[in-house]
Amino acid sequence: MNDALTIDDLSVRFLLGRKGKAGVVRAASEVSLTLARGRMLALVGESGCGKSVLTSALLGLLPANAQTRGRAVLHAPGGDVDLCTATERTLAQHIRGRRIGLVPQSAAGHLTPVRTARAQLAETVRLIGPPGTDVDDLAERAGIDPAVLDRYPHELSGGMAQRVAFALAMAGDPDVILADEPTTGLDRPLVDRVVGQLATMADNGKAVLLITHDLAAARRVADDVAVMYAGRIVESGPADEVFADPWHPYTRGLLDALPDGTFTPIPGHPPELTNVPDGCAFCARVDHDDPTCTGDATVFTVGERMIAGHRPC
Ligand SMILES: Nc1ncnc2c1ncn2[C@@H]1O[C@H](COP(=O)(O)OP(=O)(O)OP(=O)(O)O)[C@@H](O)[C@H]1O
Ligand code: NI
Repeated sequence: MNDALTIDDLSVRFLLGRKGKAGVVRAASEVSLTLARGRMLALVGESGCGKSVLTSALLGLLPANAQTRGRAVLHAPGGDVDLCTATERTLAQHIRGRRIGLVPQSAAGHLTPVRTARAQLAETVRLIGPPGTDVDDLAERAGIDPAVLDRYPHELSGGMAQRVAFALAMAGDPDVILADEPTTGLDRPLVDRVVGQLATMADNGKAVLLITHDLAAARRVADDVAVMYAGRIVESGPADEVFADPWHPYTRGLLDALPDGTFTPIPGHPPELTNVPDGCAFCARVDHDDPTCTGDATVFTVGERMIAGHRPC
């Protein structure tokens, strides 16, 4: 089977105040996604829609006020593991770094300031690397110049720090790579290089999740795309099909906002996740009569494509 991770009806909410008396943040609602080996899935959506919460849920890194429902099953050689119910011990000893690698949002911030890139890579390899992993070889595969390895994090450019973060994520040779906004703060050529590197990982058989609000980057490299709005996946499918013929008005709005679209931003703001409107959260924002809107979160699937809340058109 080629599927590496199956997220099934996953919901995450945060209880505010004691037992949620001060409110409930619906950060992710009934999210279903599949990550397949050899493919890159881009998860796109505006800031605050719940993208990072998903990666935290998959890695067992949610804070104590979080409640999770649903399943996220990692198909590992030793058997399936539900990441939502796995113990911290299992996650720490078998999953994080070894089966699922994380490329963090701010690479430089993730590195220990007082140790060289080489020292940090060597330690990670010693802890989680498969036997025989060679630090120089790992660095080379991540595109790191050997001279750079002996530098301290503050001596690294943003692009180099990002490569070190890639090497760290690959040290345990995980099947699944989660990249959470790995291009934030990088300039265009570097963005291209980073997403290109993730695409290469997918080509080499990894299952890659690229979380980004850079729709243009997602369009260039992703095999599959999922569009998230107010905690829900509103549309997903093969990237070329979705981008060529978006069904959901939110996906169309995101594409129109691009410089090579009509460059018109979507008016208004996404709802606060403590107060997601009943019915279609997107139509509540743009306040128009869309005949395809079902007024709820009904899911339609057609072949490999999925749309929620609106009928396929
Ligand atoms: N510990 C927490 N307690 C309460 N609310 C939280 C907590 N962590 C995150 N949230 C809320 O969950 C929602 C989703 O946050 P998340 O970081 O996943 O968004 P995002 O889509 O990744 O945004 P960005 O693109 O800005 O990273 C936000 O409204 C955020 O305020
Ligand atoms: Ni609608």
